[in-house]
Amino acid sequence: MMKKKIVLVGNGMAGVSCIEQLLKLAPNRYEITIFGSEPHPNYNRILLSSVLAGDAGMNDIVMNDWSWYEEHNITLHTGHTVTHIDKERKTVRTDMGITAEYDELILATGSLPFMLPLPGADKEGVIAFRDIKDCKAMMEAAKTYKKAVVIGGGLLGLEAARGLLNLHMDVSVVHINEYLMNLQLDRTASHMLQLELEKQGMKFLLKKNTETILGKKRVSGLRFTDGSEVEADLVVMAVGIRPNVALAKSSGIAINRGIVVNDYLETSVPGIYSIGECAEHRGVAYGLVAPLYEQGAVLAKRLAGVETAGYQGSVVSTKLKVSGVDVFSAGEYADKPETRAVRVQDDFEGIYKKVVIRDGKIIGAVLFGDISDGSRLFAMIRNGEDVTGKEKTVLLGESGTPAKSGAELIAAMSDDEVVCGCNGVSKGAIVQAIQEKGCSSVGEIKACTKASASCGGCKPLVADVLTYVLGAEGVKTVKEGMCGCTPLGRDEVVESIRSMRLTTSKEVMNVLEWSNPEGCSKCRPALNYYLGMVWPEEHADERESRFVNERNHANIQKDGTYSVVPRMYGGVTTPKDLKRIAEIAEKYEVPLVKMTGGQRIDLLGIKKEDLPGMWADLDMPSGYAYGKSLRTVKTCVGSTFCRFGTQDAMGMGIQLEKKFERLNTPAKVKMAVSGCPRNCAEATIKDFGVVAIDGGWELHIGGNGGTKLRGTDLLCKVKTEEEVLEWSGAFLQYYRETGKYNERTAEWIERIGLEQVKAALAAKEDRDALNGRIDKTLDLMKDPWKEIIEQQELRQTFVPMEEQSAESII
Ligand SMILES: Cc1cc2nc3c(=O)[nH]c(=O)nc-3n(C[C@H](O)[C@H](O)[C@H](O)COP(=O)(O)OP(=O)(O)OC[C@H]3O[C@@H](n4cnc5c(N)ncnc54)[C@H](O)[C@@H]3O)c2cc1C
Ligand SMILES: NC(=O)c1ccc[n+]([C@@H]2O[C@H](COP(=O)([O-])OP(=O)(O)OC[C@H]3O[C@@H](n4cnc5c(N)ncnc54)[C@H](O)[C@@H]3O)[C@@H](O)[C@H]2O)c1
Ligand code: SF4
Ligand code: FES
Repeated sequence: MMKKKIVLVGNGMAGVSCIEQLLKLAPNRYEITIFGSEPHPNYNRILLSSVLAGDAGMNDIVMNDWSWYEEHNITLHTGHTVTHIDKERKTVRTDMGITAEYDELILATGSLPFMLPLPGADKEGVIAFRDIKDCKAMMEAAKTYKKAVVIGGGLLGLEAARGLLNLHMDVSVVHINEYLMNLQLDRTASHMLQLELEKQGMKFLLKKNTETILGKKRVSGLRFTDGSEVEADLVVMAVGIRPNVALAKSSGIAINRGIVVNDYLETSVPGIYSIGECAEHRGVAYGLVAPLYEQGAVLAKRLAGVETAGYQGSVVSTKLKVSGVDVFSAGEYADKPETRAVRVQDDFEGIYKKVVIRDGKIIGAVLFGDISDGSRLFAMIRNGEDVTGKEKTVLLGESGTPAKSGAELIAAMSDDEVVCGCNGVSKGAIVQAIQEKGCSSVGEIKACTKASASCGGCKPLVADVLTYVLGAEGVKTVKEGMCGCTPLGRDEVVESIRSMRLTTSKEVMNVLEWSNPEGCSKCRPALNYYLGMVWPEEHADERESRFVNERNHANIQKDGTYSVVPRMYGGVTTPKDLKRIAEIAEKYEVPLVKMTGGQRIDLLGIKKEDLPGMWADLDMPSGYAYGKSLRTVKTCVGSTFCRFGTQDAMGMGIQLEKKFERLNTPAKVKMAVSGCPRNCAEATIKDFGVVAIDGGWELHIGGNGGTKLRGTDLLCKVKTEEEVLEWSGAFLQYYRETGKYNERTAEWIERIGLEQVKAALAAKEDRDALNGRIDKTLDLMKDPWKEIIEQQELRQTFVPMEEQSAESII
């Protein structure tokens, strides 16, 4: 029997997800042709924000690679825009002159970014943020230009602004409304969000209406209707989207704001369907993926001849993808005369929660700071659950304490509650994947159901479902592929490096069949670390794989200058060193000299080309303030001067710092030594803390004083300074050998458990073996500043900032 022909116009998330569903339901029913204007296979548009922010590489975001189309016998035409539909002959034609016949035609042409029709909007440097091309344009601009202005303080504008900050641009967000994300948040949450983003370095110009884009050929600034101006050499417009209806309109298909469709996604013309952002269903054109996937699923059923009740419309929820900020919004968030709300606000913790109730039903929610209730509340909104008489327990739980999360939350969820909003995956579907398909890791569930494959916001919840079904023991410890280039986890890769004696990243990528032969920004630095850890002698450090700070041995600052922190062992200095630092600060006109939290001196605002000269003049070792290595050993004065001190804290700290300086570790390591249990050096929030007690020392591990405060765990008590050195060496090497790249000791201990660390270090012979390996590595380490001063070719890489590429920064 001749197969029927389906043509999909639009190779984006909505269209391709519908085809995926269709292939599952009716694999052999259709001959499929796909046209896409962009020159890429289907990629995850959501993750462009992560690419811009440097959290993902372009290769990480491909959802269906070229081979997927081939495997499913799909004819794919990328770089082709369909310009004409002949409804009588049932054919489409592209701008490149290709014609294809169809029996069923799906229009999934998405949206176009709305570009404000302002005078000057056509100047160079004025762009949108919608596709790979825009993302690359921003990364390219950041190589040369410094001042970015984003117009629009919505989800897209704020994610663009965060990305541009990461590219070291000076970023201002211009917003027409008086508060940010006014379409998703109330004033309180918006205000908290603004404060948090300001802390991250974002600037805001609120209640500003742009009148003109200034500049000659290239943009130089914006003028507002109130007469004020702001300078800009890059302007990103993020003021909303418009359904892309041009093709439908010119083909005589009924349109309103979007392409009008009924509950079966049928347009006004028989045999032509529409899904995604271009479609308008019951008066709504959506701008988030969850509803588009729901539409795709309904249409796939329809085309496969599977019974469906049709698409009923969607309630949507959003989550801002800016690291360090947790914001969630769902349904109707605004207060109205007919609504009442339950609010919880904790200014100390920076938490705000609000649920909006109408006629006894939750119709909306806004969460800031703690969004763990998001999925539960969203499910209640979608299900129209009646909470009459128990309104307060919705946020506060039965006993007046906040509702529980984790496994308890999962137990309380019904099977059809959605866990992954982006992909419309329910708790029931995940449980089924675990029980029937044997999935036992988040990665496997992702491959099986797509849950967590898009924004990744639901990963913790997916992990909770897994633990709820299998128990902690049943969940695989090696869960995720290291990155999108390989399905192999960290442990498998390290094991292969050992057993196959792989000594370069290229070898690893070839032998272990990386999907992207060049690797990505996630795996390249990780591999370089693992190879150096396993083969300290054989592996030559791959400088180009390191992040910009480690390549330049200085911390890049938001204005593109660097900071220089010389080593100051145990926080102890001398008048001679201080004089030298002062002279150099004057010689190089250092804009800011500051004491760091780690008891040393930071020279800030240094031009890249001045770094080698300054290091030579300082003639002090690098303090590694930029590296994944030992940073500082903070000490108190201890028994040398303090009345309470029982041990020589400074001497102990200096010994530790001298021994472990320059060591490469999975993530940065901070240490501290206190001379008595008063613990003035705050050793119990460090990766390795030493606290003097009567007749010896307590050794503490796994502390962190940063964003996620974690007190240390007590490892053991020892008597002598030699034992402190022995245990610290063994501990550091065990962390080096088992930690994931970028994983601080606090996260590492949470992952592998204190008991495992204790067991690994308990036997003297094991500690000796670990110390043997760390000593071998330490013997090979050289001071990087000195190396650069001495080697002319390395010095030449210190070119002025303008000549650096943004690509090399991510
Ligand atoms: C930076 C960014 C971050 C986002 N983050 C989130 C998020 O966190 N959560 C969320 O839910 N949503 C997010 N979104 C929105 C989400 O990406 C979109 O809702 C989704 O991609 C829309 O899918 P679509 O298939 O309808 O349209 P698109 O993805 O736009 O796909 C349409 C495709 O059709 C092509 N096309 C158009 N006309 C033609 C033609 N005539 N011929 C051939 N091809 C054509 C287009 O070039 C495009 O490739 C984000 C969007 C952006 C830009
Ligand atoms: N995390 C996420 O879920 C996410 C991230 C990015 C994009 N998206 C989606 O992509 C689409 C585009 O996002 P968006 O933020 O551009 O759209 P949006 O419509 O959500 O927000 C646009 C914002 O721009 C403001 N604005 C309008 N005109 C303006 C002007 N002249 N000057 C300054 N500000 C002005 C509006 O007040 C609004 O807050 C949306 O559908 C959004 O949902 C979602
Ligand atoms: S920790 Fe003890 S020894 Fe050190 S400064 Fe404080 S009181 Fe003195
Ligand atoms: S909610 Fe975004 S991937 Fe699951």
